[in-house]
Amino acid sequence: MLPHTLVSDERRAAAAAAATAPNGVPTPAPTPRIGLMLVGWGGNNGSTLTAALKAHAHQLTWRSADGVHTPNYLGSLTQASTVALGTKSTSHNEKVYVPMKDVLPMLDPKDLVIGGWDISGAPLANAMRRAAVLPWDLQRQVAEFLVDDAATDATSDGARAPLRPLAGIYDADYVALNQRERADHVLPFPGQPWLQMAQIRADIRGFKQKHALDRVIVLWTGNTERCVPLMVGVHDTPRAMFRAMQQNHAEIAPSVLYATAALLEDTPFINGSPQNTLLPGLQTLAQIRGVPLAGDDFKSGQTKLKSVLMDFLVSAGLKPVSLASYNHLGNNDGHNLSSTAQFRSKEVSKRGVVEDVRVAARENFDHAAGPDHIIVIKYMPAVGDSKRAIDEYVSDIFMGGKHTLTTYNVCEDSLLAVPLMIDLVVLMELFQRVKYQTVDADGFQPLHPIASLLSYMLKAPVVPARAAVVNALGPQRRALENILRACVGLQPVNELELENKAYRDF
Ligand SMILES: NC(=O)c1ccc[n+]([C@@H]2O[C@H](COP(=O)([O-])OP(=O)(O)OC[C@H]3O[C@@H](n4cnc5c(N)ncnc54)[C@H](O)[C@@H]3O)[C@@H](O)[C@H]2O)c1
Ligand SMILES: O=P([O-])([O-])O[C@@H]1[C@@H](O)[C@H](O)[C@@H](O)[C@H](O)[C@@H]1O
Repeated sequence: MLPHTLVSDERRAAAAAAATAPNGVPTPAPTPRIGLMLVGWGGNNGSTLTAALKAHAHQLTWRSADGVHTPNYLGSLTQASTVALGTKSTSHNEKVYVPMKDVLPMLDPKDLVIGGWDISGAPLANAMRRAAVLPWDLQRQVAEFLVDDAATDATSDGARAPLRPLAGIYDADYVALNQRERADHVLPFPGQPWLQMAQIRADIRGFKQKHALDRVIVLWTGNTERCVPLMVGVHDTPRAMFRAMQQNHAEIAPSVLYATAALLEDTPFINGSPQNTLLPGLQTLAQIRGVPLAGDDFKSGQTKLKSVLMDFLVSAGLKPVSLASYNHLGNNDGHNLSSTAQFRSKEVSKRGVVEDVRVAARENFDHAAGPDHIIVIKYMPAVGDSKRAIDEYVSDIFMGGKHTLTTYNVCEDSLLAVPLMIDLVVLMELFQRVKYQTVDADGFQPLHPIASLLSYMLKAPVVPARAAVVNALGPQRRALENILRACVGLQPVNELELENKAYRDF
């Protein structure tokens, strides 16, 4: 691996500005205005994200039974976790930690301009109430801020127009039939994907212009679609995809149309759901255009814990022989997943999370088998967004013994997913600005458009063709930390600390 230097655009611009600043003090570059367009904006995740960022922006406080609360970013790597930079020169060698968001210039989430699409026309305040995720005292206060600050068309009483999604692309063949009554706000041209994709492109341009944005990121938090069977001549190249769209081919999913529109508008696309949106043709298009993609499926709760526990068991030399993962939930996502085809998409991404440790322990597992692994998801309206996950891990241990580990994990689905959505957007925006140079190259170049650095937030990371998939949470986080450290000229974390292990006079 050739040594290379990683310099963020910000540092290079700051260095250039410092070199030319008259008094030596560089004038800070203007903060870019970044937009976030959510597909599925009116869903539990989309409405909760929007309301939470409004609560931050307006410094709202609210009461629950346990007292007064203020907004926080708990669960977000960038906003609520730290990075170890090194050790102090004190005799105790105390480590120095800084907030991850302070290692490099990163987007402040509350500055995001949020918009997007939904096949449900509910205004965001109604969608937030429908989601029933946030406490009522906060919902009551934030509702007045869920208005369109840039709208020119005030309502009849002069109030600002409510935030409302743009019409979405609805295809009953891709989501559960139980979503049909929700689809009251859909684009025309049903069955004409090329025209629908063109409209999404126009929506992105319009959103960017309306809010005077420098850049936009599109994030799919829509319902889980059925996966498509990959077809040569349809999904394998950009030209094949475009031809299939122009010929109204049935195996072009709505999510693929949003993703294609985003890439053609030079806008990164992130897939927060498990369906195989990031087709080979789409990945090729991303590389041709140099526009980043990331996916699939937010890793928020049950699977996140599994990606830790499997790494622990296998790296401890134990041999997991069975994993039973069950959960029930009562939100609309669960309702959609109660349909077989949509469940299958989710099952694939939840099952695949053990692949890296299975390969790592190949000599312990039979090549074919690996641990028995079952995934069960049930819809139970009564629990709403508060998913209940029950897991059992059975492993072979020393001298024919068995070890059984059982977890009961109440995952507040949206309150765990939204911080990850924030990280996906903040880091996608940052990595768009990071460039690197190898010793033999004559200039800096961008990172690979398939943004596998965002794997920590995703159950089924999509990675560049020659790269191996990493699912284990620890290595995923270290990769993130190390790229941030490299951008500020620090060596990768390797836990060696030879200086504390080599013999010397203390
Ligand atoms: N912890 C989590 O919440 C979590 C974790 C991993 C993945 N996910 C995935 O994130 C997605 C959203 O989760 P949620 O709980 O917010 O679900 P949700 O059902 O509350 O929201 C999905 C929204 O997408 C809209 N929609 C569906 N198809 C659309 C289309 N083609 N265009 C525009 N809008 C469309 C729906 O009307 C709905 O408002 C789901 O696919 C879910 O599987 C969620
Ligand atoms: O991330 P995680 O908790 O393993 O997975 C979750 C599933 O267990 C849940 O059934 C589904 O509704 C959520 O969208 C999420 O995908």
